[in-house]
Amino acid sequence: MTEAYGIDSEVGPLRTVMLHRPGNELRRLTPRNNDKLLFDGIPWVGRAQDEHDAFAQALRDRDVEVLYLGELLTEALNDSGARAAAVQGAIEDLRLGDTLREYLRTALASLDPAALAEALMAGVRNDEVRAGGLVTSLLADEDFLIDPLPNLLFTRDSSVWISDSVAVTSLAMPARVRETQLTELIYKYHPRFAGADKVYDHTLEHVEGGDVLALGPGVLAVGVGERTTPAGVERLARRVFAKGLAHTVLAVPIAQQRATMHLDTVCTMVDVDAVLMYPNMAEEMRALAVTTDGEELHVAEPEPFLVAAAKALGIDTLRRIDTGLDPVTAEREQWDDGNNTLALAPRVCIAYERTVETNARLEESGIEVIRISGSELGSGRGGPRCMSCPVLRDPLTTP
Ligand SMILES: NC(=[NH2+])NCCC[C@H](N)C(=O)O
Repeated sequence: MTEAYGIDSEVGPLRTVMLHRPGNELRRLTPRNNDKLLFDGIPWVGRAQDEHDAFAQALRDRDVEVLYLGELLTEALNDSGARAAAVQGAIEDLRLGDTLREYLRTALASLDPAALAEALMAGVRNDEVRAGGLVTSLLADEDFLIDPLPNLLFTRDSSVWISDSVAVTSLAMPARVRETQLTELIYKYHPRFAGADKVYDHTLEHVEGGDVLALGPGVLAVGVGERTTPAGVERLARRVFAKGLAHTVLAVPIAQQRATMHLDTVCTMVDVDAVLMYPNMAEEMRALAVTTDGEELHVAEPEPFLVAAAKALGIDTLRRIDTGLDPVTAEREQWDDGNNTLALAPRVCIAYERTVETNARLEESGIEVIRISGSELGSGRGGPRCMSCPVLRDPLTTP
């Protein structure tokens, strides 16, 4: 790969990553809206920012270039086409009515790129604008005319690189749908990504990046459950096969629960041939290998995940790092994203410091663990992998 973007594995040396530094969108969370906005608590924003800065620094210390979604968005919004698309996307909500919609169209169009980006990310509250009219009067002051997007923090989900193409995903939860309007703008209008090929877009069947694992060159594992639908994995498989970006897609059914919303909450790779798996689910995980003859999709019978993955990768075994945790400790540490490590290279990963037992077992297995604190960041239920969208990794040399 010669471009400044491209991913062919979960563990190839990480060169460039997109993060989102949490901002004012987190200051919109209240005890009344946090469930709907998919947070399990109300984070202390200043501390969350400190923790996030330390995360970014840990990456830079290992020579990883850190891009910020908010900055890329602001830069993309220098383009007038991007601005028009951004405004239109933000005011489509049927709650607004015509008067308010037209008011917001004019108000947003008059903002400079940075202020527009801020409105798109942090949202707009009814009492922050003097729109007038019936809808304004009937809505409460604290109602949002444009909803805030606190889950932007989890850049993993709203886009994913598959080889040298980018998939803008299609998010399932109403609170997150608008995030992909923003990633779409970045990939369409930011000069850095001019010419990047697109393999998926936000109008298609639901696929979330947290479900997509690049197990190795040509092999994807895609979780199917709360977020990525069966039709989503089928559409993604068709698209990646048509572009020759992969030869096998493993569809991996996962339990439909909040704790296990994405495949990467229960399984991440830490070496070219090793995965860290949530022990309470590891035995039961199955995969259906999907391949193609160029015309039809072929779907194999379900097999144990590790068996199907090794076959697809053409290796003897995919090792599971056995953390040996008792079921209660395992459940607690999985909830705290202990299984959501971000690999910086084979056998080097970033993890939250609080998942003490899992991290210790990883180290005993020869994996270097760079610990970051995530007491506030974790309240959105996402760890280092969820909070990062790798843009460039060095290609893997065969193990
Ligand atoms: N890749 C991940 N596991 N992302 C976690 C996303 C968490 C986010 N609050 C949500 O519910 O959508």
